[in-house]
Amino acid sequence: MYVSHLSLHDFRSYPTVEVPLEAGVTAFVGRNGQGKTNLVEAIDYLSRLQSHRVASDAPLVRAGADQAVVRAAVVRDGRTATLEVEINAGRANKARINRSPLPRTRDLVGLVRTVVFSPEDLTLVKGDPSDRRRFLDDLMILRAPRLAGVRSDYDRVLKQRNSLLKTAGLARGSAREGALATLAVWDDHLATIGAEILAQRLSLVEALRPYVGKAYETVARGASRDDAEITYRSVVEPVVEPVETTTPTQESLREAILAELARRQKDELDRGISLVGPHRDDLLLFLGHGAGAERLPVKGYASHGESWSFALALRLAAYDLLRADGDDPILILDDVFAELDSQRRVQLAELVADAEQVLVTAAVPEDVPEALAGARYHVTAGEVTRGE
Ligand SMILES: Nc1ncnc2c1ncn2[C@@H]1O[C@H](COP(=O)(O)OP(=O)(O)OP(=O)(O)O)[C@@H](O)[C@H]1O
Repeated sequence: MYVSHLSLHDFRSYPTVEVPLEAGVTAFVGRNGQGKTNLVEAIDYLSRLQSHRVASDAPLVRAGADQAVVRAAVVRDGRTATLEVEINAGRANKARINRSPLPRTRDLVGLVRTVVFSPEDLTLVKGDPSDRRRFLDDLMILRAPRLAGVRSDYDRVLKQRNSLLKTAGLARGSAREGALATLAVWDDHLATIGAEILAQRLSLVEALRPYVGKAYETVARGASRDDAEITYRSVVEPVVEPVETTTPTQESLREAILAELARRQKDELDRGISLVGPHRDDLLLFLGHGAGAERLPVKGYASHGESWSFALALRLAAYDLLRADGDDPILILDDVFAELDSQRRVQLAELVADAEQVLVTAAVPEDVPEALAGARYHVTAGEVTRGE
């Protein structure tokens, strides 16, 4: 798939801009702060209804405006559809396809599929577990968009359950008994929805694993495909190793969550938060040197270069997996080449050069590797002009 036209209104720094695009490579070049990332962020937003830079929508609306509109013509198998999202400050967003409103905004998720590489990717390796959980969930939702609803149901259950835990923790006597009875209902919701997320994440990690090894071998100098390893760590099972065991069923995961909730109930009531469920899990990253070698956790042990290679490998693996599903995602390389040494630049560029659409941002033309020659736009103070 590729975007053949992008229109923005009051999105980030742009009052209005129209950018015709084509399949293949397009580079947006311009000095810092001119609006390059804002363009690619808009396309990524259409894909996930989330920015790769900020958690909330507010900064996406141009300062002083109360609504931003992102519209893109998307070509898939020769057919074009116009996807549009209206981002409303302080009100619900709205989505349209070919100008017809969608009943739910989140029905837009996954119709455009993007994989973004950006300097923030180092947080995949060095950041909190929540960064890695988001990586898994975003990918899971791109592959099965109905899971966007499951994840938002889970967030809602978690919020309600946390507030109930706070009340129950302070209540005494019959009030406490009543709160505990209600808590049992929320335990059930959490376990049912949590087990679905957990099962999906486990099978995603299993699907991703071979691609991570292969991608790491490609981006890290002298590495082999056995060097990089990913493992899902769940709070309901010490370490789930799908390679060695059969993947647990959703029902057995539900029971495991319920059992762990019962075991940790006192802690949860004391602390007033939910301590069990996929919101407490992590994707563990390990590196070794060759098959059979001892593997060490990347966090805390890997060098800066190895950490970067791992982060790139995770993104590349996501791209390869989506591609294997049958439709090339749009690749966005936001300011990454300046961060990489010359060999990694060339390797990454060669790996992605044949993608159906690659959008690159760079401060100077020299940062765009030769393998990524293609259309070029200059971005200066919000003006986007076609260059040579
Ligand atoms: N909501 C907003 N309203 C108005 N301006 C904004 C808004 N959000 C961001 N900007 C402006 O957009 C500019 C940043 O644009 P962008 O991140 O696209 O830069 P860039 O060209 O990618 O730069 P760099 O090379 O430094 O990454 C900044 O000047 C910032 O002040």
